[in-house]
Amino acid sequence: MSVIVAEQLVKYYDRKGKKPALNGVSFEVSKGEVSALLGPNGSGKTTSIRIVMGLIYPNEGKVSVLGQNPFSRKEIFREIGYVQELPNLPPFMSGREVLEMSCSIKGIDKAEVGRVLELVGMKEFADRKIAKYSKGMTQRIAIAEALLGNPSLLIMDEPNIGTDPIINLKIREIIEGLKRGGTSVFMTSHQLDDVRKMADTVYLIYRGRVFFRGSVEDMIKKFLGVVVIVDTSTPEKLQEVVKNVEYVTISDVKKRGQDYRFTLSLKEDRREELSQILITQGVKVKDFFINDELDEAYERAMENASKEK
Ligand SMILES: Nc1ncnc2c1ncn2[C@@H]1O[C@H](COP(=O)(O)OP(=O)(O)OP(=O)(O)O)[C@@H](O)[C@H]1O
Repeated sequence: MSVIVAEQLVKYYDRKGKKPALNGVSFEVSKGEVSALLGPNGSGKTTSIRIVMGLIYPNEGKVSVLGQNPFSRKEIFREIGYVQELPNLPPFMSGREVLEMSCSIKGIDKAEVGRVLELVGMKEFADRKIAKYSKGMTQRIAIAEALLGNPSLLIMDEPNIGTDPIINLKIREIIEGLKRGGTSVFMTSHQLDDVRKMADTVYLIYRGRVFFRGSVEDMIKKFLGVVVIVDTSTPEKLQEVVKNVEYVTISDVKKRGQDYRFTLSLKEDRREELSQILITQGVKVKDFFINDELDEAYERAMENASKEK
C-alpha cells in the first residue's frame, strides 16, 4: 500500500511556465518505508514536498496522501508529522511552549511534550526561548513537533540542516525506531551517509525531473557499475591475467607504498569468480573489495542527468 502517490506533477512559479520547477514528477512512498528524494539545490525537492503537504497547488498532475486529496481533506494532517526546511519557530516562545501550542492545535494530549523532548534530547533546554537556541536546537524542536502524537507518516525536508554529527545520529535512531513501529517516512537530504543507512527507496531528481527510482544498491550499480578495487604486489601478473577475462577492464592504477591499487570495472557482477581467477593464477592479492561509494554514484548520476539536458 502507498501512503503518498504523486503522478506527473508539473509546477511553475513563473506565469508563462517557461521554467518549470517540476516537469512531470512522479513518486510513491510505500507504507512502512523510508523514501528519500535526492537532488542538487533548486532541483524541485521542496516544491514536491509542499505539494504533498497541500501547501501549493501543482499546475498539472495528481497527488494523494494517506489515500486522500491533501487539498480538500485537511484532517489527514493530524496523522502527518512535518519538518519543513529551515523551520521558522516563534523566537519569543520557549521550545516547550511551541510544543504545547502544537498539541492544542492538533488536539493532542500535552503529556506528549515530555516524551518528544526526551526523544530529541532537548529536555534540558525546553524552557529557553527559541531566540536563544542554536540552529541545531531549533531543528530538534521542529523534529519534536513533527513527532507529537506518533504520526503514521513523517515528511521531512532536510532534517539534518544545522545539526551536529551526534544529533544526526540521534535523528537517525529516532527515524529507525519510528520505521520499526510502522511509520512511513518521506524525506529530502543532502547527507548521503544517512540516506544509505535509512532509505529503502531513493528518488533522484534533477531540474524538475525524477530520473531514477530504486534502492541505494541499485543506484550504485546503475551509476557506478560493479567496480572492484584490488591491491597487489604483482601488478604485471594482474594485468596479464585480467587481459584474458572478457568482462573486466582496468580503469585506474595507482602506486600505494610497495603495492599497486587497481580499479577494475566489471560488465557483470562476477566479483567472486574474478577473485578466484586472480588468486589461482598467481596474482598476490593483498586486498579485494567492491567500490560502493554512494557519493561517487550520486555525482555520476547528476553528471549524466546534466548531460541529458
Ligand atoms: N516561491 C517561489 N517562487 C519562485 N520560484 C521558486 C519558488 N520556490 C522555488 N522556486 C524555484 O523552483 C525551483 C525548485 O526549487 P525547490 O525549492 O523546490 O528546490 P530544492 O530541490 O528544494 O532545493 P534546495 O536543495 O536548495 O532546498 C528552483 O529553481 C527555485 O528557484
